[in-house]
Amino acid sequence: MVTVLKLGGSVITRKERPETVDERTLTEAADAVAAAVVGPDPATSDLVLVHGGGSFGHPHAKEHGVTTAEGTSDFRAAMDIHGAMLTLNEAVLSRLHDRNVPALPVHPLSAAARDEDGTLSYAVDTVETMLGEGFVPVLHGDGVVHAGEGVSVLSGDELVVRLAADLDADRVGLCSTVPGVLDLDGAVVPEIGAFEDVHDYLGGSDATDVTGGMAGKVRTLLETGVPAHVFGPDAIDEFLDGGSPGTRIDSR
Ligand SMILES: Nc1ncnc2c1ncn2[C@@H]1O[C@H](COP(=O)(O)OP(=O)(O)OP(=O)(O)O)[C@@H](O)[C@H]1O
Ligand SMILES: C=C(C)CCOP(=O)(O)O
Repeated sequence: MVTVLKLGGSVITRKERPETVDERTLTEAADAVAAAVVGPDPATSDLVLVHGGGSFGHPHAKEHGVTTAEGTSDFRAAMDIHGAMLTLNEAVLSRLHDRNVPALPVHPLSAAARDEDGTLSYAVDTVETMLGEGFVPVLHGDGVVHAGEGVSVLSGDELVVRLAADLDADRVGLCSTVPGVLDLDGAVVPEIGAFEDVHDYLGGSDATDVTGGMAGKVRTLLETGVPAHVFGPDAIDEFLDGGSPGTRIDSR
């Protein structure tokens, strides 16, 4: 059973401070992952992790005017964005390794591409083989080579839906700062089937974010038809244990 879990960049970093990890939430997330995958009878067998950019990738992408659609031909700009994501990825990996999670990195800048229509291809064989060998692949939002654009931004959310489709994932979870998609009264919406139902109260992100915040997340999930749960950091263990926390998004 394949599970894809995204740790939102807003969760594991401190959005008000450039390139700063949120030690408390990253530690709690690593604890929850370790509890689910380490030991003789793990609750989750084939786990793929993806993490977002938070205060690492997004400010650099913004500074260089790079989005998911508009790229840069400047290798220094591309390396600024990628370098920040590598630093964050190292921080995530080290917390997982400290807890004996057999995590291995997959860096999308070196393993993915977009064609002129924006369609993404990436080295899914690498991820599949890692799973087959008992590792936990850890991917992340990154720069991506993009035909006609140079290097554009690849959101972790986009990676999640592609991984879910290509690996035929049984469970998909996106952990963000909020306990789910919230309505105008701040209550968690239990289920979303169509963007029109929620677009009045869906916004971007409170943080610097070039990939669309919650609105971008929900749109991507609905457009690709991948059923998923959106929940907060307190619910990672519940999700990895097979529960259905937060908002369920399913357009099928
Ligand atoms: N209706 C809504 N319900 C919940 N969150 C919302 C809503 N509208 C806007 N948001 C914002 O969307 C944010 C979540 O999107 P964001 O892209 O920041 O998440 P993330 O995946 O954790 O971060 P990153 O993109 O860095 O990986 C919330 O923190 C909140 O500020
Ligand atoms: C900004 C960069 C480089 C990554 C964005 O990934 P996301 O935070 O998952 O949207």
